[in-house]
Amino acid sequence: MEKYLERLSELYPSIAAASTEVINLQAILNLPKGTEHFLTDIHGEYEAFSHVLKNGSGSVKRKIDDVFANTMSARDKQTLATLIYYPREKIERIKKEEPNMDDWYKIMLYRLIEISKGAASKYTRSKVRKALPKDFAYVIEELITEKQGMMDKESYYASIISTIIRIGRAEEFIVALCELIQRLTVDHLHIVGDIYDRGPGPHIIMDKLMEHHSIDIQWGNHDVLWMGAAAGQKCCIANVIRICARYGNLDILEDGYGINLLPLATFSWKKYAKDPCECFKLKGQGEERPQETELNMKMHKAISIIQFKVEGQISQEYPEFGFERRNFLHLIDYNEGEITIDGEEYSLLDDYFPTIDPENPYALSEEEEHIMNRLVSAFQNCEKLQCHMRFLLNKGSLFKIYNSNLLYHGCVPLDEEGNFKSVVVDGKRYKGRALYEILESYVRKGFFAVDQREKELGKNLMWYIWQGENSPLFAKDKMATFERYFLAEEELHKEKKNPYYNFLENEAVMNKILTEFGLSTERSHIINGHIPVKTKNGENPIKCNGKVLVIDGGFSKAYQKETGIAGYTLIYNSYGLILAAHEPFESTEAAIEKEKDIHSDSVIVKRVVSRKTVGDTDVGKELRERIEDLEALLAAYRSGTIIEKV
Ligand SMILES: O=P(O)(O)OC[C@H]1O[C@](O)(COP(=O)(O)O)[C@@H](O)[C@@H]1O
Ligand SMILES: [Mn+2]
Repeated sequence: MEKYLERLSELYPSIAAASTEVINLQAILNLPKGTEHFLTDIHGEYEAFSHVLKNGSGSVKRKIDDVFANTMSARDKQTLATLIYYPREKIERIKKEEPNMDDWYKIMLYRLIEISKGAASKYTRSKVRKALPKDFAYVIEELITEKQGMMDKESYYASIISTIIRIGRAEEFIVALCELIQRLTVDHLHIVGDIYDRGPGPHIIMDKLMEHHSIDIQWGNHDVLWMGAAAGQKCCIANVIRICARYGNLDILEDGYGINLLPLATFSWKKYAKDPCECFKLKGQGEERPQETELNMKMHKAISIIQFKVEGQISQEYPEFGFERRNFLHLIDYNEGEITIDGEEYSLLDDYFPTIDPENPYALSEEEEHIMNRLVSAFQNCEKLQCHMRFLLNKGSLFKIYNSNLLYHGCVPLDEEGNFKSVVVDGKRYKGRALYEILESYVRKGFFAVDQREKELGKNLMWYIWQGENSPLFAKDKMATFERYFLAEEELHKEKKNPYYNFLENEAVMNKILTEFGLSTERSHIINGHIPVKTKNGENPIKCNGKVLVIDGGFSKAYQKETGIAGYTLIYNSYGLILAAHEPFESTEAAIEKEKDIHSDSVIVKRVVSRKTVGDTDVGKELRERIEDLEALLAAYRSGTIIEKV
């Protein structure tokens, strides 16, 4: 301890310095807790994502209401909100209609300063200072801090504002204030999984997330799929490409990441030349560009067949994954176009397999092998993809405990009785928290292990996490990809959810999970995504009296007709937990031009009795420890065990 205090005394070399720090930290403990924002299942929908991020799921609007209450019309509040979300775009449009821009600038600057004051009041000066844009830091600080006892405050502010307008900096200043407000309304962002797949812009979302000031990510099954692909795991690569092809999003790979798909394109164009590939239609797209769509469908089929082959091969290497029962190619009667599953015969919807050798159905043809090898090296050597994956590894994990809440994407695997289900990983059984921890350690090993066996297992476990029966992220008994492409029988398409989902209303089971993760059964919540909440069928995301929140973001357009809404997001501010249900997002264009915000109904899940402070959070706990250390240092100075350094 004395050694530690000696070290500390280098930072706080005197009684005065240590005391000041204690007082400062104590003050921070009493500030209101910062706002946390939870988003899940974004699935590549970058426009809707970016809008929800800008409006903080209604937090910006709440700020405007708090500050202006009844003194401003609803219309003006909406314009102000739109300006805060899209400052540059909004100003450009206003300029076309507004005859007196200087006047407009003045009004907006006053309004924005008021909102900034409100937003900054929750934070310490030093934190606000760190968030200020470099160019305007000094002036903004002057304008948003109350000057006690100053004479003629109004004319002081007025002169600053008119100078800003006179020297032509109003626009930039407005943009800076709007960004500051956005930055201050949400203190911390949680992404509860599934950034990737289905939508057109996961790479754009990743770029945005990398700029965020404070973020954590709980990996979703789709994110781990991409991580496995980036690590060079073949089944993951084939799945990633298949899903991009299925949604008409191959340009994510080609333009977004610069991965060359030409070998796959020419191969499929040639191999499936006359095949209409009817079973490989694209999801959720019109046929605007027939030729491109035709090529896309052929690539979709070609990569699907490659996927079933490589999955068949690797499933045999790892029988403990339980994937062998998911292999179908050896069950096909290639002459009759039929397949026998569990003693039943079914006819295939598509029986044209020019690349499959019935004697050896899981072997890749020479060309397929060549394509796959090139893809492996393209994924592994793509700098941008590796950089995005590195970010996922650094900011992400399989689960997270934050301010006493438990966050994960899918489930904690349970058996039919509600007990933790154990899973064999590398010869040993794991369940509950230990299962999460071992799987996460192997994801990291898949990237960083030096031991080749461990590294290989790590990569292959990412494929397991994607679709394994007891994967906490997948949480279903099987992924019926083959059946859904090739068989008409709906009952074969069914994927059964893990029993976890039957226990969401069972307090004893949910408490058991919280206890397993070392959390209080009274104060904590479980927050998970992954399963779309079918609001239109009367389903409710609030489970177990508010202890569990299933907030699949529902950003994915393809799923909105099933759920009836565009999903949920969650806000946890100093007053409690607020769940926002969003209607579909039209477009960024409409958001700016028609000032159309996503309409969101907010439900208060939990209102705290007294406003929560930083002292009630994880950061508060750290600060109290710091205070204790500093007080020990003060005692040491006073008793002479440590001598002041000044
Ligand atoms: O909607 P699609 O593209 O057919 O994908 C369906 C597949 O996606 C999954 O639902 C997994 O994705 P989610 O994690 O988004 O649920 C599989 O269970 C299913 O087979
Ligand atoms: Mn998911």
